[in-house]
Amino acid sequence: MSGMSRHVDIAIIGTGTSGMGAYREARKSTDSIALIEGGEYGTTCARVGCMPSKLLIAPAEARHRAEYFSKFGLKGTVPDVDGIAIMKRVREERDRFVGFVKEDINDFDPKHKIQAYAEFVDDNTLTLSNGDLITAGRIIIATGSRPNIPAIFNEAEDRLITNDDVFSWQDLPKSVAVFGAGVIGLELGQTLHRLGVKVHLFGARDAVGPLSDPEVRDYALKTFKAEFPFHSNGQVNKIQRVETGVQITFKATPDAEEQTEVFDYLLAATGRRANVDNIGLENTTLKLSERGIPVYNPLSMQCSDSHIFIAGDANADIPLLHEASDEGRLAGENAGRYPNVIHRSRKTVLGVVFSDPQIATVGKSFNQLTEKGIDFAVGSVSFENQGRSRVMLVNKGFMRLYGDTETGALLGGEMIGPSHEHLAHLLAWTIQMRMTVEDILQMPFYHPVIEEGLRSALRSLLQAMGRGPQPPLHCIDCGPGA
Ligand SMILES: Cc1cc2nc3c(=O)[nH]c(=O)nc-3n(C[C@H](O)[C@H](O)[C@H](O)COP(=O)(O)OP(=O)(O)OC[C@H]3O[C@@H](n4cnc5c(N)ncnc54)[C@H](O)[C@@H]3O)c2cc1C
Ligand SMILES: NC(=O)c1ccc[n+]([C@@H]2O[C@H](COP(=O)([O-])OP(=O)(O)OC[C@H]3O[C@@H](n4cnc5c(N)ncnc54)[C@H](O)[C@@H]3O)[C@@H](O)[C@H]2O)c1
Repeated sequence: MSGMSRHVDIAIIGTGTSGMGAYREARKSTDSIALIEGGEYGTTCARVGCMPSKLLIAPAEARHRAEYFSKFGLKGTVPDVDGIAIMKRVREERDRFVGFVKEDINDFDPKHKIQAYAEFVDDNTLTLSNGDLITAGRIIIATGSRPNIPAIFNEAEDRLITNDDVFSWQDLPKSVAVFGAGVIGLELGQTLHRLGVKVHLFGARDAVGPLSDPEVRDYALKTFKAEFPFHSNGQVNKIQRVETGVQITFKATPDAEEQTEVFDYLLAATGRRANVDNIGLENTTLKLSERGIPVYNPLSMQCSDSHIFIAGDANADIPLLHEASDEGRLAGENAGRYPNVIHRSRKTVLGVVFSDPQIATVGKSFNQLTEKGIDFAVGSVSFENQGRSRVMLVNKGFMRLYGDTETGALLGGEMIGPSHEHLAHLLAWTIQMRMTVEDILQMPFYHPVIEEGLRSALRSLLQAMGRGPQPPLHCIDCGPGA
């Protein structure tokens, strides 16, 4: 197939969140751009990621709260689940979000947009699936990621699904075996369970979400296992497509009896793989890491000292929406400036899992600090007796914060608990401002609020760093139950 050949200043492969950010920045330096998209417009986040998953979680949480009504002394029954209505809202709202993205793309200059898959022929040349050839002075790889599917899952045949399938359902299924207790598996597994779907969550090596702190992980394992069948360290012996669905033969723990269960679907949530193995990188002179990702500088997004940049999930570094957006803009800016590439500081790392209780990680993780041999102190708090959390009957949680013994600075934290999407933001902001734990404790804390739990963890950290008094056990001047 021979097609047209065209030269541009900047070619961007992928029109997801990072590609769109890159485009907006690149546009400031040139009108000679090719913005290439092989799949559907609309972004992973809006189509099959962040937004539809949160849309499915919302009714599950609302219904779950109703299960607590009787504990408050409220009479009434837990509402029935109307799977068709729930999925209709998920699809409609998702389409609304996707519509906003498409409106943005509609406003992009038509002469810049190309719908085709791109592959490198050499460092400056891309071949397109429509037969055309693009040569470019600078190239941005913003190709995102796709679900990683272990070969054994193919035994589930047509009953193997991923997040790409879930949000197009017309109705909720009766049962789902969720594989992978990472972020996606936890969010979707717990949600489906709460919507009345029979769920078994199959994990590996007792991993749970992004947690690396063994104490927080143990708390999370205990909490989720108390709610639904979660085989965090089981052994799956066979996966088989049977007439009624997919049959899983497994041991719930290595010493348990083998058992079989049949599910409507097997949902693979076993990590994501960067879309860089299928874009002809072998035809370039780019240096690749052991994982096959081009070696790049996260402060500039530049691959080695080349004219090629990589942003978003494609670099497999911090595969989150706000990072994809920041990285895309930086890649676009630097592609425009090349060869005068500049560095920009990155934000404090912040991750939230929208499970219930929510899991959050901020700053340096327990593993990072331990592996680097950094001398750090740990403060902690349980939310089980935290005043406001108990009032609201959301008193499940455990937070561990890490501080620099030498400087007194807050370094990071791992946590599970109520309203932790908000507490994690406060922590990330203070870390980014390089505040010491003592400084943070000078900030106002209202009463009675869940933030008072955070204050207890900070006080415990201050003491662990040898920088403060023993935290008051029952801080009556903080208000009852603080
Ligand atoms: C179920 C789920 C839930 C999530 N929830 C959250 C959340 O709550 N919060 C959060 O921060 N993050 C969340 N994420 C992660 C977030 O969605 C991603 O980090 C983000 O969307 C990545 O953006 P991107 O631009 O790198 O990739 P994408 O948006 O996937 O864009 C990449 C684009 O490149 C195109 N492409 C690929 N290869 C080629 C090629 N060879 N030629 C041309 N085009 C190509 C693709 O078709 C795609 O459109 C979630 C992800 C999933 C899957
Ligand atoms: N709330 C959010 O911000 C959010 C939500 C969803 C996804 N995401 C992003 O998407 C990325 C991908 O999510 P994910 O959950 O697919 O990946 P993940 O890396 O978070 O988790 C994958 C899990 O699968 C397990 N696993 C691997 N092979 C397995 C097997 N054969 N059987 C059982 N378990 C197995 C791993 O041990 C790991 O715990 C996340 O890292 C995150 O960046 C973010």
